[in-house]
Amino acid sequence: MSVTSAVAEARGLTKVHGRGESRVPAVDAVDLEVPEGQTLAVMGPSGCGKSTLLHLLGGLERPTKGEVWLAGRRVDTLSERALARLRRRSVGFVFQAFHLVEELSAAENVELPVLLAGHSRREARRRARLLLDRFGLTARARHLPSELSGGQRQRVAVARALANEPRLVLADEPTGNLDSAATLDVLRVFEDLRAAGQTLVIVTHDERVAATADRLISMRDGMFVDDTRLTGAATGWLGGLAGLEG
Ligand SMILES: Nc1ncnc2c1ncn2[C@@H]1O[C@H](COP(=O)(O)OP(=O)(O)OP(=O)(O)O)[C@@H](O)[C@H]1O
Repeated sequence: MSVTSAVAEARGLTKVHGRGESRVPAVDAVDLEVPEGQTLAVMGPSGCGKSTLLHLLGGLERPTKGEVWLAGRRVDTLSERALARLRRRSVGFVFQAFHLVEELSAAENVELPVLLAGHSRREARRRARLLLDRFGLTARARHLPSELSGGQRQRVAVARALANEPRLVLADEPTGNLDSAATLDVLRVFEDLRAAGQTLVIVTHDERVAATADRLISMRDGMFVDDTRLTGAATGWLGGLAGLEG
């Protein structure tokens, strides 16, 4: 059992990439608790270990040392099969480069994880319809990713990440490939998630994105060098959005 009721938890989490001469300590003995409903932004210079941290929390990579807990279950000791199952049901991933299936329509991209989790086609369609509607994409449901703008693609990717109602959403530079207008669209989506109490960890280089979170962790050389609670409307989602509109 997990020590706390945090949605995501890490204890002494360490990841070393490579061996010998090419050994790179990417994440260095970090402790973290992400409580239910928290929006956490992680910032830091390129190569400081942000993406590795996200991959470890979501069970995409295994730690060299330390523990990862997700929704009360220890993740790092699970078999590949059990881990894949847990990822599918409990974690939603959003990537900078969208990673949509190019041959499938927007709706089919959202339906896919629902089908893979063993639900009926009817249920998959129902969820896709609701999520695309929630993010203003109903008119784009039959479009292929190549027929969508960057902001629309990322909104489809967020809808897909939510399709199995995950306890945790992990976003790696979700606005990194977007211009200001599209960034604003995607931030509105994250505002919606936050208002709905979705637990969320966002890695970002964009201070405007980070300013919209409840909490900001700064990383350097694989370690946390600052952990700040952001408070008040000025640093909340509306403050972040106002900054974007100029
Ligand atoms: N598969 C890998 N094999 C070897 N080294 C790796 C691997 N993945 C990451 N690294 C190294 O680990 C360190 C942390 O990488 P990571 O991608 O986590 O950093 P980051 O903070 O997300 O960087 P960026 O902001 O540029 O995306 C870097 O030095 C990187 O080169």
